[in-house]
Amino acid sequence: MSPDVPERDDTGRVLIFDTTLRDGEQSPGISLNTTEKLEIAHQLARLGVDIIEAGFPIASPGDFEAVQAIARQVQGPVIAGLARANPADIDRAWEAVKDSERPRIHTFVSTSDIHIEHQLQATREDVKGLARASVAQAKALCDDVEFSPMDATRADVEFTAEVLQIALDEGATTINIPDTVGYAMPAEYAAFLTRLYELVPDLHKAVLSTHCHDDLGLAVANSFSGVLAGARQVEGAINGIGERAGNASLEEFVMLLHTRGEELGLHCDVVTTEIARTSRLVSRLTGYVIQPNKAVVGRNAFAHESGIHQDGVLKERTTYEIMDARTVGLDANSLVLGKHSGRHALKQALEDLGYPVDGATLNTAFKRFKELADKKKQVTAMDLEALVTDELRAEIPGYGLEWFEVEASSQRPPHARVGVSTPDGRSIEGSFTGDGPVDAVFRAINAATGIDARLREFRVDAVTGGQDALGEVSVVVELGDPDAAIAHHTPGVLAGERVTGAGQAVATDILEAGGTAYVRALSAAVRRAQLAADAPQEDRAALLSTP
Ligand SMILES: CC(=O)SCCNC(=O)CCNC(=O)[C@H](O)C(C)(C)COP(=O)(O)OP(=O)(O)OC[C@H]1O[C@@H](n2cnc3c(N)ncnc32)[C@H](O)[C@@H]1OP(=O)(O)O
Ligand SMILES: CC(C)C(=O)C(=O)O
Repeated sequence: MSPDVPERDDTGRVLIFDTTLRDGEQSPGISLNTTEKLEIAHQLARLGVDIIEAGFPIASPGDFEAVQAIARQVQGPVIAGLARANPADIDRAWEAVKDSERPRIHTFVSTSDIHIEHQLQATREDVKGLARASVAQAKALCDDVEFSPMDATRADVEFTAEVLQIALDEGATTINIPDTVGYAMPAEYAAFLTRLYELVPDLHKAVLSTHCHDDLGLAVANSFSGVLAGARQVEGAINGIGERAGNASLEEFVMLLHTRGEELGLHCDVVTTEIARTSRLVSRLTGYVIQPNKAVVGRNAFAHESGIHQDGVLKERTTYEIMDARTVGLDANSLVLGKHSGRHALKQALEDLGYPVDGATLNTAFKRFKELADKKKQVTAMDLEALVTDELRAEIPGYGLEWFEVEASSQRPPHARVGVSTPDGRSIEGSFTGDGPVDAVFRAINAATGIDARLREFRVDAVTGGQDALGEVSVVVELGDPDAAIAHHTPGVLAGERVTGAGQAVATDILEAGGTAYVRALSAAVRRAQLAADAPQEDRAALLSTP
């Protein structure tokens, strides 16, 4: 560094520049209207990004209107508008952002020979002139000017340095080094920045920025490498959207800083607990679905399926987690039951459903669970309730079907009477008519128990063939009432909440199998409601809902 250049104070703070609404919107198939862009921009402000690149105002009247609306309405972050190195673009960008409390003009021109020769059909001298004129024009309008030498990583570093010196001389306050086509490798990108610092000491007066594309899956790695080389602004987009393979994923970069930055003296001011909400909003409004295994915000980012991992996480979360799901605004991690799960996770899942199991019972349940998991991709709470063995049910208080009678006739609706054992050991009776004999049995059970359960699913499968075929009935019931009219029948379920339960039973008589499955489902739902009643408010939803 030359002696007359004051070294910038380096607190290790990395500015987060969000380009979801500009480069992100350049993803094929994404077109956001002003209302949608405003909604995202407000959420980005809540997320605490430092700069929002709101659009490319010359691109269309709609883009101009959106950038202007964001500049006028979104407070907190700097609002930037992009402009090519020409007077019309810069004027239009200024017109759009000038009402912001903190406007920025971001102008760019390529320094790679490929671009200069083929796209701009110009010379290196022309590019120097464009850089000089555009930064000077922008600076006359706005204090905060960012300059980007497009396709820098494929450009001659000495020539790029010359152009940057011009931009700095004209007053650029941020110099951004785009890896426009995602070509660089991390060490190479860092070396490029280091070399620019050597060639252009004045760079220390400005903020150096990264803008990396993900064509080779290296966007976040390159951005981080750039920060290690001295960059203090990182550009990226939520969910990594953007031109072609996209930009550096902002949430990944932010969580990289959050998780590993401290040991390097690096941090940013993003409110990490807003990450999940921002990601969902961008996904919903752009229509770009997030892949399940996407780092930080994918459905599986904090889910564990394999037994060894689940066992570890149950004993101590940090055995297999470097981040806490709650830090990014998600619920705590989830243990997904599947064919790779083990006894520890199954035991925990059954306990969560109100079935404490151990020893031989756990082993029996585990055997049935593995058989089921071989057939199903994911075993849900419903499946678990259904596979709880008869032996186990005998040990856990619940309703039981003691007897039933059904009068069926073609002259009048079928009528059923049932005898039901209660969880506290009493015998109760009820009777009712129904649309069919199975429906009559179910309604008679409701009458006996005083619980107004609603049937949500009913399925009959033949287990064996022939005349004495065993029928397997699966039932799902729902309790609770959004109108609160019958909420008092389901202690633990508040107005507006619902709770479901599943049951299964096998018998040669479908009515018997149906009635038994129904009281089992009822018992499961009541048990869940009781668990919810004792649970802290934040855990209620998970206990009541059925995956
Ligand atoms: C790497 C990036 O992400 S850069 C940003 C890319 N984003 C976009 O392009 C989205 C918005 N773009 C648009 O809506 C249109 O391209 C517009 C309105 C900007 C321009 O449209 P048109 O005038 O019809 O030009 P078109 O897009 O076909 O071609 C681009 C022109 O800009 C020129 N150009 C490209 N980059 C620059 C630059 N940084 N500075 C000056 N001129 C440039 C090209 O050489 C070409 O000029 P030419 O018409 O003299 O050959
Ligand atoms: C305009 C610049 C920063 C850009 O988007 C790129 O080079 O990818």
